[in-house]
Amino acid sequence: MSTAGTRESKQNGTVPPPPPAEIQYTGEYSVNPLGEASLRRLCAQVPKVLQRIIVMSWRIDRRAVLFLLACPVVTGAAAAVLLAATARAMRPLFGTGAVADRLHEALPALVVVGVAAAVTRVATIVATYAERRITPRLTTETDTALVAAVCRVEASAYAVDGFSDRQEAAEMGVIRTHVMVADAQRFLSALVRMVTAAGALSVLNPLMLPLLLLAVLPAGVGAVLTARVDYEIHYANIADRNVRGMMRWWSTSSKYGDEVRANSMTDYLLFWYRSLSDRCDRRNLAAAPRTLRIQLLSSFVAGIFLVATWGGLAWLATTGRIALALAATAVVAVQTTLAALSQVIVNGAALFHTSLYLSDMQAFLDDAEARAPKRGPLAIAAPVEVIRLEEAVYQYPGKDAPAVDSVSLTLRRGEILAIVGVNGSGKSTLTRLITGIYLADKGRVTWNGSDLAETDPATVWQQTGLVPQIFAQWPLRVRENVTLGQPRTQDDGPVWDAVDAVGMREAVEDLPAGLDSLLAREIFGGAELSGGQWQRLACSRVLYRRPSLLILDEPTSQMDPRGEHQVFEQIKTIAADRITIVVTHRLENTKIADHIIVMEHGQITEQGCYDDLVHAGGTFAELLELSQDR
Ligand SMILES: Nc1ncnc2c1ncn2[C@@H]1O[C@H](COP(=O)(O)OP(=O)(O)OP(=O)(O)O)[C@@H](O)[C@H]1O
Repeated sequence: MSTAGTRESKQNGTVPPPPPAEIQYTGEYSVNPLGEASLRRLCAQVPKVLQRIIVMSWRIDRRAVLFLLACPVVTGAAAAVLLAATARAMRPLFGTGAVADRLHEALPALVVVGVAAAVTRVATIVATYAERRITPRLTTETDTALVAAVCRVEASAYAVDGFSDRQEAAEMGVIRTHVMVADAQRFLSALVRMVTAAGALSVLNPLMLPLLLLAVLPAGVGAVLTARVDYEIHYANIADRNVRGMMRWWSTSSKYGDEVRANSMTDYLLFWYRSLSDRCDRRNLAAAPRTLRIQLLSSFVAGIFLVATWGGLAWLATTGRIALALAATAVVAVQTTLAALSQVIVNGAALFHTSLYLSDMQAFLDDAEARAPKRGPLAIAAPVEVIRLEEAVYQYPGKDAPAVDSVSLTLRRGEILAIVGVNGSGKSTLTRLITGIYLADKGRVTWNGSDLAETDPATVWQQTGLVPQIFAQWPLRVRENVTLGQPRTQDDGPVWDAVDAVGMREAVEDLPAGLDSLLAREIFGGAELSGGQWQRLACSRVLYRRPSLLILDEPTSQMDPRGEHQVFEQIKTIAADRITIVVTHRLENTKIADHIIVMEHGQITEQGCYDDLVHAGGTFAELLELSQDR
């Protein structure tokens, strides 16, 4: 695609598109955790991951775990009985006399062989049943833990470089939970079977076991090395996969379908998507010769030892060192041990592989836990009479200058504050400091005298209502879109009041199921609203909350004048009971404010009431004049 795209561009005389930027990590996330680990240390992870899987599963379903642990023991015992009975059956079968007599003599042992085989089968089925009882719930638990961890971190964590990529890496741990219990169960069963069969084999001839171990060990080393290469590639691809995942959603979401089509972005987006996939493929392909070499070499060494094992057995039998019947039993024991050993190796490698992804998941969960709010025990109760900012400073990670720089401000109940200023002057960041979404790096923000740095944020956010600049269009029913985040009542009265307050009654009544209409056209039977209607609904949500602090960041940017007028009338009507903050570029709207602050480079450069600022000849007057100059 990339070469075809370039060729096409040359023919059209257009500039070929640049490829997506390659992301190079620096800092704490740049080190591949595998890079410094030795092979022995990696192999030692298998018992640890087994223990972890058992502990995780134990919390989900204790009975199923007991079944899972008991089944390998039963399988092992059955394997021992099977081998012993096989040895007993071989003696008459390879003896002398009529075939019927020999069969008759071997029959009891053969019946035991059959029963042991049946018991093995039943134990395997029960183990699979137990695994199926655990796996879905374990996946749900880990998946939910991951989502909860991301939702609960301090919002400032989102701005930390690499945080989102670590989340993408952790997702693999969740995906791995689909197979890890099955892998663990197969590993344990194979381990017990292997020990039993190996025991039986060493009784028959002590030389056979070391030979057999040597025959399988190279495969084990090969499997672990291959898993290591796979993980290296997975690690190298994390950033590209993360970007690709995001691009996939943005490119295919119907929300941006118009923009993609009308700006003829499709080809370029596909080129981008394809380029990222190609880059991942190239890394995979570059690793293929390494895995080929590992597997060829390990199979070659394993083959030599296997030939030696069978040759040794043939030599023992032909030179009469062991009886033919014993040799036949040894064949069964070798086969059983070999199969069990191979299973131990394959599933051990899978567990090792799993341990790598689980470590990523655990590392992310630990990181998220460390980034969860730990602010202090103070609580905020309504009403909020006064909010104070004292020389508050906030700087985003990786930025050279603070987004909010030494801002001092006092807000009192009943007041409306308007925040204005050019793009990037720090208005939204200031609202995040006021609501405690971010904590000030320097200075402090207090609510009723309580420092937000020492206050449980949940008690703060119980008192806030925010219409952000970019608000979510929740794929939920109309009712939930209004009441989301609020204790539910069975009464639709307050919901309709909030809908009325933004002039949406007619539009909601026109929907196929009124308040029950699902607002997601992508879902069967779902309805869709216009941009302005969505914004009205976002406003109705905060009006429904009736919070102590109401913040509206460009709340009417998509509304018609009637809607805008209605929303501002509502704000005025309910303002007496709360602190209200309006962030806006439509300076006419600041007339409703008791106090206006003008921000530049994170600082308050002008403040006062509308009439004062209009005549002050400063930035406010200049911006107002520009907005009227058409
Ligand atoms: N999540 C973030 N991570 C890093 N920098 C950010 C982030 N959000 C904002 N900034 C930076 O902080 C500065 C202030 O941004 P902010 O969004 O507060 O401005 P604003 O005044 O609300 O702008 P606008 O009028 O465009 O909404 C800008 O330089 C911006 O690039």
